Amino acid sequence: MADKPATGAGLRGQSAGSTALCTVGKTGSGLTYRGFDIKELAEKAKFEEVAYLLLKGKLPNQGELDHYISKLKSLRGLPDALKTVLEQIPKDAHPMDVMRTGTSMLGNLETEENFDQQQDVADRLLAVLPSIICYWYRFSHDGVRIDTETDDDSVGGHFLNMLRGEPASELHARVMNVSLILYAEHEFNASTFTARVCASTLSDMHSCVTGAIGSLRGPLHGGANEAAMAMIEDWQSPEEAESKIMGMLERKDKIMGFGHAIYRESDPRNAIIKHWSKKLSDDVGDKVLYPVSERVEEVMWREKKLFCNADFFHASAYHFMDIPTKLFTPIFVCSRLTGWAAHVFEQRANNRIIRPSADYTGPEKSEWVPIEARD
Ligand SMILES: CC(=O)SCCNC(=O)CCNC(=O)[C@H](O)C(C)(C)COP(=O)(O)OP(=O)(O)OC[C@H]1O[C@@H](n2cnc3c(N)ncnc32)[C@H](O)[C@@H]1OP(=O)(O)O
Ligand SMILES: O=C([O-])CC(=O)C(=O)O
Repeated sequence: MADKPATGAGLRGQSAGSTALCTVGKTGSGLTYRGFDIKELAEKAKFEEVAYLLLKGKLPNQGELDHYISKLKSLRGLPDALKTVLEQIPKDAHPMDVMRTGTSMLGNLETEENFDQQQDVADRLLAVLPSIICYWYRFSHDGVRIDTETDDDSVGGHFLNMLRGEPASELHARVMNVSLILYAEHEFNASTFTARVCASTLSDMHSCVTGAIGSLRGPLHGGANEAAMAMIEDWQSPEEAESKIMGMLERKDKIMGFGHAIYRESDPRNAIIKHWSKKLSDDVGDKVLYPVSERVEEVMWREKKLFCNADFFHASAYHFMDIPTKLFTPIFVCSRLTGWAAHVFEQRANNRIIRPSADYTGPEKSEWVPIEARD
């Protein structure tokens, strides 16, 4: 895989614009947000600090961070009309569809009238997306109408509190914080590019984010964390995992949570989330899922030189925190909103409508045949 040349398919290897937000794989495996290494951010930062960095262009000082956290906390409430819509969505709906509908509905209720409002609209979405998914989940699954205005300072703690009805442990809040930082931004990935294309038409923020959610939903992108969990959850031992993976490779199946469009040798987010998955595995006394995951990682590298991307060990980490699998990708949304919105700001600040060309492969000239004469 390391030697695979970039080809034009999927626009691979082609620059589609510039950004000051993020570098991906610039030194082979690195990831930086506005010049800060992901390892340092994951170790030292709060997710809200990273959100501030991405959305406002610099790290906040203590006063600015305190103010920002208070602002986000004050924006967690759901309008009644949005609650009504969420209550109509069936229990078996895909939560990413709920996120998409919730964002779209909010765009009807709190429309971005002009771009001067963009920072406030982004902050509102950052604050309210966890409320949207947890309100729907708890209503449709448990029949309760939760209060989405919890007192948790962190987005991650707030999410877990709404989901479980009690504050998260320190370990779980810490892992959520790290996870949200890891997922926050990733240059011109498919969902961010969707948001930028939409922004380039001078559309509103809710439309950009709604489109981006649709792109993130697919299993080749954000949906891979759920797909990885679905793959590994029934395997009872590393030996079983190895034989199942070998069979899948034989059949040329895609192994979810492996490979990357840009990184060639490793995804720097993997070592970080893997470390936390191990801690959670020890915390719950797991003897199966983590060893299974590690064996899959070993076999994929040995057989195909394919490495885990950010999604693979997120599956076990979220599972150890008892988060339902179908909520994995919505958590990604709650984080990536920061990257999407920051890219929308950037696109708007220096805009030209994104409209590439295509290589035509159809017939040169078609003859019109009246409808009665057609086969
Ligand atoms: C947060 C994120 O969105 S990270 C990505 C999450 N997505 C996944 O985990 C889904 C599984 N992975 C994949 O489908 C791919 O690796 C993608 C979509 C991430 C990248 O796709 P591409 O850029 O086309 O991959 P790339 O060009 O490196 O593929 C090289 C070869 O490895 C194969 N390959 C790549 N990933 C995988 C995989 N996960 N399982 C099996 N084979 C794979 C490709 O089929 C290709 O084979 P070929 O040369 O015979 O056609
Ligand atoms: O960059 C990509 O293509 C996918 C990815 O890892 C991300 O969006 O986090």
